Amino acid sequence: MEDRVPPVFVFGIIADIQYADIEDGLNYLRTRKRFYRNSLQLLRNATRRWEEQRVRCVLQLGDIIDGFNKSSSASEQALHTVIGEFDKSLADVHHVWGNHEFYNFCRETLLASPLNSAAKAGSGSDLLANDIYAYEFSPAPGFRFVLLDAYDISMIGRDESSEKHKRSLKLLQEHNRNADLNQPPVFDGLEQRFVKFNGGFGQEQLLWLDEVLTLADQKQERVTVCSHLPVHPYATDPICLAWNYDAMQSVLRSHKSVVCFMAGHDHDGGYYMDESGVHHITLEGVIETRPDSNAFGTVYVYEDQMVLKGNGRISDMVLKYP
Ligand SMILES: Nc1ncnc2c1ncn2[C@@H]1O[C@H](COP(=O)(O)OP(=O)(O)O)[C@@H](O)[C@H]1O
Repeated sequence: MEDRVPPVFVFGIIADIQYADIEDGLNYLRTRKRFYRNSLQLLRNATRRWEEQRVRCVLQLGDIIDGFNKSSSASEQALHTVIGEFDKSLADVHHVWGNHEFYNFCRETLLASPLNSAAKAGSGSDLLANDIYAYEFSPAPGFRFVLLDAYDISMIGRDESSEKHKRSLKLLQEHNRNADLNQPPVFDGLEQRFVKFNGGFGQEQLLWLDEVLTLADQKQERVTVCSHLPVHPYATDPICLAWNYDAMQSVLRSHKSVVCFMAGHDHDGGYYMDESGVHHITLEGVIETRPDSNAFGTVYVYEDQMVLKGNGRISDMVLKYP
């Protein structure tokens, strides 16, 4: 990196911290260990490094605290603890919402909490709508970030009486015959994405994104889009894919400004460069990272490419623009 011109700006990325003040445990399938307390130490390692690297902002890709906090009435305390850790850094942190946000809090509470980071996006950047947590901003001239709400259409985080909840239940039941809708349909393939802990993007959000990207195309900007759920089947296990990933793909593919899509949710991580040259990065989750390792990244943004410097489980990557 030293032999290049200085980057235009630098930002940090991290996903699935899932902090809880509880003993280590296992994932649902009992195939991966989860280090609930140590995730805070790994976050601390990240914020310290980002301070040294003078990152301009951080994208926190969702599931900041674990759903287990809810059962022990520790949600507020856990959130206070992780936000306190982020606050030690001068960088603005932009928070994406994942399923665990909704296990702990309702939408109204989240909107009034430090996890609503839209105000940090600067003047003129508001939420797309009162009940859709999506916003966009320019971190530096020529560059744009878009944060999406992948639980806009979902059963979690939407009131049972709401149209979006009813539509989600109907959609899930059409694709998933299990009594427990968290259990994926038995046969293999992309149908496995139809589980209750996933969600999708409503029409209003897709139209809004299309408008944001049209403007970005005109201004010849480089856009990084992010959501908790991955939207490319080759960048994730299908059980973690957004329900209407295909509709999202159509929007992304029709805009030349899009250079990268970043997501969390699949703790094993993933990467795929699609046929348009857009980089789909699914970040390895902090919660399933051994205490002697790390799971955060620093992205150096240049005029012709981004360079991801990974730490621990996250690999270095050169992300050429399409
Ligand atoms: N394969 C599965 N079959 C049935 N339920 C599952 C399965 N995987 C996860 N779940 C359940 O779905 C919910 C979400 O899973 P969770 O482990 O919280 O996901 P995350 O990876 O986001 O932490 C939990 O209630 C969990 O018990």
